[in-house]
Amino acid sequence: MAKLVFIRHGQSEWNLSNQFTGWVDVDLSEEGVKQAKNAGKLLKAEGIEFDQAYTSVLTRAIKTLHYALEECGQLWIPETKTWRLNERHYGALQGLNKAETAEKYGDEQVHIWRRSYDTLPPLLKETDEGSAAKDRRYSHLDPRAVPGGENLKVTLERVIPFWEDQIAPDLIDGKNVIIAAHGNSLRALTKYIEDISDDDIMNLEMATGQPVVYDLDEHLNVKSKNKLG
Ligand SMILES: O=C(O)[C@@H](CO)OP(=O)(O)O
Repeated sequence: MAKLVFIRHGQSEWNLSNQFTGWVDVDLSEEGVKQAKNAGKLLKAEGIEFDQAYTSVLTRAIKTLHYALEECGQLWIPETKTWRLNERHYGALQGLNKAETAEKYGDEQVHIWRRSYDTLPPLLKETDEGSAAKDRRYSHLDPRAVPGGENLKVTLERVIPFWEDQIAPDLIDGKNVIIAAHGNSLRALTKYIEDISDDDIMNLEMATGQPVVYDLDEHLNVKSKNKLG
């Protein structure tokens, strides 16, 4: 039986200022650093020995992983970073204040943009300022694979190949895995491993910096789920 831990990054500067973030590479806030360190303390108390870490190519998740692993004395474990664990791309909403956007377009529209499974946000064009197409960390990708905006469905469709190719084989080998990622990339993974419906996933939220510990059997069925702290 393998253990799988999800941690959404600690509070970011844009979580604090209530801005749509997506692929914008904002840092952790002071509170976010505290949350990440606290996650490490909670994991240490659980006594989990990790074999492999996975994270995105965004600073807030990478730093959360490192603060947490340092607190539990496991900063040395192998880690892999992938764009496939990035936050969902929020398109042209990135950078906008969520409350101001709700005043302009209405609460319902903003709720649909944030939580509907298959509604896309307004898209960014490749030539728009802030497009990820110009960012060196995505230069190895086919330009058509660099999104201009994603819903949860599209996010799931790019997270799951990585799960199947890399993470699932580790777990089947009995390795304990920690994934430090983002609210929506982790909601996508949660939907997949817990087989949550398209409607019910709208109500699932991930708290910043809170480790979620799964025990999985050899077929990767969930045997238990425990939110720490
Ligand atoms: O702005 C974002 O990128 C995400 C996570 O902070 O927000 P939401 O919870 O609205 O999907």
